Amino acid sequence: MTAADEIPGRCGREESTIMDNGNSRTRDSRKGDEYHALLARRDAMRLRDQMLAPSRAVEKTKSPTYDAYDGAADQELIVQNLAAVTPFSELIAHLYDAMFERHPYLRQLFPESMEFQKAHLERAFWFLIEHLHKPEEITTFCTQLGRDHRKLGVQPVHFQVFEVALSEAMYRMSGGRVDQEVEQAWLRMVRFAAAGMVAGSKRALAEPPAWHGTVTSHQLRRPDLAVIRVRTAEPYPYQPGQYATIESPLLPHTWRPYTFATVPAPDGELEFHIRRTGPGGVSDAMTLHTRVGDTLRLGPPQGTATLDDDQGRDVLIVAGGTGWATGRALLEDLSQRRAPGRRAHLFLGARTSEDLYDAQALSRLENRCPWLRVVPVISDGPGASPDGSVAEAIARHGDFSQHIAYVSGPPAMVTAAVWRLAGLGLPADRIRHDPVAGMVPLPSHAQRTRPTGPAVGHMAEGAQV
Ligand SMILES: NC(=O)C1=CN([C@@H]2O[C@H](COP(=O)(O)OP(=O)(O)OC[C@H]3O[C@@H](n4cnc5c(N)ncnc54)[C@H](O)[C@@H]3O)[C@@H](O)[C@H]2O)C=CC1
Repeated sequence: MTAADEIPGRCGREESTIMDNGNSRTRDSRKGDEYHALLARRDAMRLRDQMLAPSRAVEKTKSPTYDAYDGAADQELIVQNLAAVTPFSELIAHLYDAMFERHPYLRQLFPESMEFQKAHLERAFWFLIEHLHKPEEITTFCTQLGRDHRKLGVQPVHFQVFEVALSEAMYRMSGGRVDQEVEQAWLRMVRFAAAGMVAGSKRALAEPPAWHGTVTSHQLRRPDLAVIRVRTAEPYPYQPGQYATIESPLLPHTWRPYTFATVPAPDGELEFHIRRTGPGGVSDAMTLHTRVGDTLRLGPPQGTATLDDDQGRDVLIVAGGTGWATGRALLEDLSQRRAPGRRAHLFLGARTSEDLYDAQALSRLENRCPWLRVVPVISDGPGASPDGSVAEAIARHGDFSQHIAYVSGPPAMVTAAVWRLAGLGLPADRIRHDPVAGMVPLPSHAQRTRPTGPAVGHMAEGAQV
């Protein structure tokens, strides 16, 4: 339920004609008929499920509304009865099995490998359960998710398919031992999330579900790292610090997040920095198998780690590897909106000096911005920094306790830097960072990550191969 890819159906017409670089994946009309038949049967389906499995009947109530939903009560029920439905990996495997058994044609609408989807759904379940007593947070997250899911053609009927499959999965996993009350609590939770997604989808009707883009420039700056520029057919508004999910035609239905590496440009071009994380994934397709003229699709902009509420403070940017994309966009933005006297520090981590792949843009920024101090931190090989790691370098180079910090890069570097900054006196609500799955939150747990919600984002790149 979290990242775009794991909601039950992606049956949008636009996705039914994706071309696969020479491998036409046009779907036959029979599959389209099946889809429309599914839409037409949406109400009948629920009735049928109740008739076929009366003991596990899906409660026929309206989706809970924000005010009416007693999430805390459902949270208690769910938490007290986790044993029968955990590990979630098993529950989720049953869920997709049940879904594809009932609706085999849905399988082809998902990426070949389901691992990524399953991992995201697991994180989403935990996120929902952990935040059920704060429904407003779930609503915020799901509203954005619903906006994003428009690119997949998700329709309300798909949430019902998902619900039925969840119900079936709980039954299979527990051997029918899940208490009816507990099952209903789960379904209410999922329905509440779905209501937020439907609202988010409706709210976004004025924008396209996805933007079509053409690659205008593709530079391999390292053997495994490309800087790619894309022009969208329709204007693509975003804020520096945000990111977009991208789908390559080489891997239909597989979307991965990449940060915009510049401020919005007058010519409307977008720039992304992508390092190949392994064979066969989106990063592989984008770095080694994408050429100028190729088309891509982009989801709507996401993320809240922008300069919008930076409180006018001095800025500390900590970036590692292609996390530099985030740092660069934020610094460019700062240079455009900077108030006199305001200063910025950049700690830029790279494994080797050759891995400082965007040196020209960096020196342009340095020349233009006398208020910017740059500390490159090379970790390996000749020229390695005496500071050792990025986190150590921060500790040695001054007092940043009054700054606002933005941290972006490999999960381990982000974790080390965030904890080091907290140790140096920077309060959690002034440390913005990429979400890191499994990272122990700072004490106040008030830091803003992007996106709001479970840890989905660039960290996931490593799992895409
Ligand atoms: N492409 C994009 O738009 C964005 C990517 N990211 C994330 O940034 C990361 C960049 O990865 P690469 O370029 O391959 O970085 P990399 O492996 O080249 O490392 C960059 C820096 O991080 C440090 N580092 C790496 N592993 C570390 C560890 N275990 N502990 C402490 N420090 C460590 C390195 O010493 C170096 O200073 C990826 O995880 C990606 O998901 C984040 C934001 C935007």
